[in-house]
Amino acid sequence: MSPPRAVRDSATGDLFAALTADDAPPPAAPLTGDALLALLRQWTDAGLLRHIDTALAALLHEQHADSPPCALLAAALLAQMEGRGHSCLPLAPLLQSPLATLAWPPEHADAVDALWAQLPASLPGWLQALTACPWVRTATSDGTPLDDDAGQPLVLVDAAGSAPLLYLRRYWLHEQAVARHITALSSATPAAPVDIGAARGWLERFFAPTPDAAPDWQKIACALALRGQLTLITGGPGTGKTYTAARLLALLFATAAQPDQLRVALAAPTGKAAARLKQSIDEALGALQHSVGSALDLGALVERTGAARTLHALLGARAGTRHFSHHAGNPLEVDVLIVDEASMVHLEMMAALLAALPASARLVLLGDKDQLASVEAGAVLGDLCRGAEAGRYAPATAQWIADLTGEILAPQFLATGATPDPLAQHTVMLRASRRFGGPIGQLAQAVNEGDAAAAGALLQRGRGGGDSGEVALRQGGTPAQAVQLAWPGRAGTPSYGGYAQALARWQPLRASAGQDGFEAAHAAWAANVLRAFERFRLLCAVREGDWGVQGLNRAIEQALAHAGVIAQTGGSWYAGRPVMVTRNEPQLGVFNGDIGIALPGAAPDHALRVYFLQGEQLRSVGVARLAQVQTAFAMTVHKSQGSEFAHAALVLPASAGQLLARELVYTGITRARQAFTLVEQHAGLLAQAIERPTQRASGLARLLRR
Ligand SMILES: Nc1ncnc2c1ncn2[C@@H]1O[C@H](COP(=O)(O)OP(=O)(O)OP(=O)(O)O)[C@@H](O)[C@H]1O
Repeated sequence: MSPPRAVRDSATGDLFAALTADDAPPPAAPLTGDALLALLRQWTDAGLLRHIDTALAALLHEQHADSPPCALLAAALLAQMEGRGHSCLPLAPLLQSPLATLAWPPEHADAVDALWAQLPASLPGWLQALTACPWVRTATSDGTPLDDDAGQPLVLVDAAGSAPLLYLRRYWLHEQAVARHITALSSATPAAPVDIGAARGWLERFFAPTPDAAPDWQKIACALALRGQLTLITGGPGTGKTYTAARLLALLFATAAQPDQLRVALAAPTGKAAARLKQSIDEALGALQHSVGSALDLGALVERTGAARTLHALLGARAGTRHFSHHAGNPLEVDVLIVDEASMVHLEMMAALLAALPASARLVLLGDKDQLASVEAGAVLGDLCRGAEAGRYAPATAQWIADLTGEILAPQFLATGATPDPLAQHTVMLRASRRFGGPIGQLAQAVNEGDAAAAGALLQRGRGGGDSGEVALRQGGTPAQAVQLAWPGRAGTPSYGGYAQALARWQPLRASAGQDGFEAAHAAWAANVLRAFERFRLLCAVREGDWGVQGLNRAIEQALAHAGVIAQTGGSWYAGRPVMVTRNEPQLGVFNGDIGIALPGAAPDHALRVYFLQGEQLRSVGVARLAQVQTAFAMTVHKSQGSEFAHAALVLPASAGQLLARELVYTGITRARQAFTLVEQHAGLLAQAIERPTQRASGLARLLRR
């Protein structure tokens, strides 16, 4: 850290003012809590902190006037970190490189340096200050509290040899709970012994021999699922996670003592992902039925499985509260629970899910560990699957795999240390994508590997087309370029053109209102509009500004209104308005992230209703009942997780700053099935993002791998 400087430049002068009067050297008097809060408020005005971050420090100062300024500062910065998805504030990195830890732009370096010069210079000084605060509880890194629980809002986890982490109490408790449950699950063994010969026989029927020498990781995942209560299956798009999960279910069904009693539940964080999971599992089981014939009645398994639900619905979200009707005292009635898109499951939700799981149930988590983590705090799947590439199977696990699958793992996949990681024994990474061999897959891989040069070259070449998919680049220019991809679109590449055509069929349909068959025709039309809309999506890194969700939604609306596709009435609702629900509304059967389209209803007045397609099922809600929605021609990459589009266009603006990260680009690319277009405000932004992988601060991996 550089020494304090009395700098007042145009970018930072106002931030610096609270610390130094004019250009004089920093005052010799120690920093007071009031001066610190004044500075925090200025940082809030400058957009570095949220109001709620500063409010936490202010509240603590109000309640405990003698709180050391560094502790108050740590509280505000912890809240800021939580707002960015981190579960905790790692104190050592904060002291060493505050700007990087807080993701603040470099122009604030002077202001931060000036403040830091007035705070304890070393970590022990900060720890001492925090430990002395009555509002901080201390605990060891394994979660053992060192002082009484007096409802302290912050928890300092500090232990010799491990980096100290500061938590908001809630997240500390969630992390402890997740670690406890996962540890228990990964050491539990199913009650009934496994008939190895029978299981091996089924696996041979379920999986054709692979032509190459590479291990059949899908088969291995099924074998491991039989051995324990927890199975983590990670892999990129199209690597066969759901294909594997279907076979895993079939194996559990085939080997169960009482298959007709097996209770199976499917769930995902969003309605769309849940519907896709159910559809893929049913299709895979249907295809498998053909190959196993009458030896196994997989139709009965499909029936037992029922519909897939959102996690909120599965757990019984209670409107207006954070509580669920299923919890440790009222567990889910399930023997096997499969959760797809697990990378989107945040810490609090994972804690709730694990608490509600009966002690004897099996849990299978499917997801892509390299995708963006959940919007809310935590990166649970990433933490659980850390190092999944390496395998790290213990000798006993390798033997089990050999016994059930005949696969002899190469030494590179075996554990090296004396104490193998328990979680690794339940984790399988699927590596071969069946869908993404072409340029889209190559681009995703280059991004994931941090190879900006290869990614840039692929996009510049713009190779592809046809079945293998295509990638394209639009560089420079204005947001209008992105709008043009949406409407009128590029020839031969999906856009909102199909949605516009489907929408236009309302007029002839309307003429048949009141006649026989109108309602069925109306439902088919609404479903068509929804399906056509799903062919394209504009994905944004940011919400605000002309290059963000809001500006691009407005611009697309204007372009569509100009072309007569939609008729804006001046109000927010119009026929054809696509919306994303932003709050769970269990009483309406719609959940955060669901996408619907406002369309004239089938009733005689044709009042606008928002239609949703949940699997094959169409449902609708009157527009007046849906208060919490956003227009969805453009959406953030975060919100697009769990969805796929024939054509996805990712918009990278210069203003996104630190938000431009590798996982964001990877997630955007992997939403595309046939075509991917990158719209870069100027050259270099893609490379900048690829070179910035995100690591969410969390103590979970440490807790699990003690
Ligand atoms: N071993 C296999 N043999 C033949 N086809 C397979 C195999 N594994 C997967 N597939 C096919 O590859 C496609 C992708 O598989 P699947 O949908 O299970 O992948 P996924 O990893 O779940 O994808 P997503 O990222 O979309 O969730 C499907 O059509 C599936 O039937």
